Amino acid sequence: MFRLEAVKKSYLQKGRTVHALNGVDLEIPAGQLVAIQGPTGGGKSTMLQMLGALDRPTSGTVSVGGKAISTLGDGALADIRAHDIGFVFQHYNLIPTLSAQENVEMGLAPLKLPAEERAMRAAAALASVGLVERATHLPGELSGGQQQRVAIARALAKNPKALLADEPTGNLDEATRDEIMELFVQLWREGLTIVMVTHDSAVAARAQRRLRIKDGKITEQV
Ligand SMILES: Nc1ncnc2c1ncn2[C@@H]1O[C@H](COP(=O)(O)OP(=O)(O)OP(=O)(O)O)[C@@H](O)[C@H]1O
Repeated sequence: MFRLEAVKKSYLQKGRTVHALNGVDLEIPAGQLVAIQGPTGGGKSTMLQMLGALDRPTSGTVSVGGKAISTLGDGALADIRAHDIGFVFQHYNLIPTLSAQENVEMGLAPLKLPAEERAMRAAAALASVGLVERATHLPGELSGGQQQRVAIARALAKNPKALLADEPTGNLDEATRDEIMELFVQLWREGLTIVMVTHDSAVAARAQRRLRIKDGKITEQV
């Protein structure tokens, strides 16, 4: 699903070059549930940007679903993000004035589906995260855990090949965190590839595989 070879990503910060990723080799086959941990500034977000075809490496190769992203134009990268990758964020990133159903449908907008199919797929995605009865609710009328479920439904509605999650439980209490993690484990058992960045060791402990990124270098945690 993901292959990184000798990947470097550098940024210029006040005239100084920062190596956010500094020679990363990594393979994540389809069907894995991977947690990425590491200190602040270590390169975790940069890594998710590479996996999510949000940015290109400075050098080295990143392949997403067999496509080398350095060789693709912006339109092709947008296509990969629209079709193949679901994104989940710490702060849910829902639109407050839209219902749960409408928020999930928004995630399908780039696919340009007929309205009826969009509505059906959004309803099915909400059902798959246990929120059938909340479809007409606004985000402000839902708990944090329910809002994160809506965000997960939005990511799932397009039937992505992989889900990328940046601190998906960072805003939740422990009980809700465990529920959301249980949902990720269930989705993984159904065959979805999931890569999540987390500061929470209890969350990482549930993953199939744990990676650590520090100073732009990756190590496997046993
Ligand atoms: N767009 C950017 N421009 C300049 N420097 C950047 C940019 N994005 C990241 N960096 C730098 O790259 C390094 C890695 O950042 P990154 O956000 O990937 O770390 P992180 O592990 O996700 O940190 P955190 O846990 O705080 O989110 C840091 O030194 C950061 O300041």
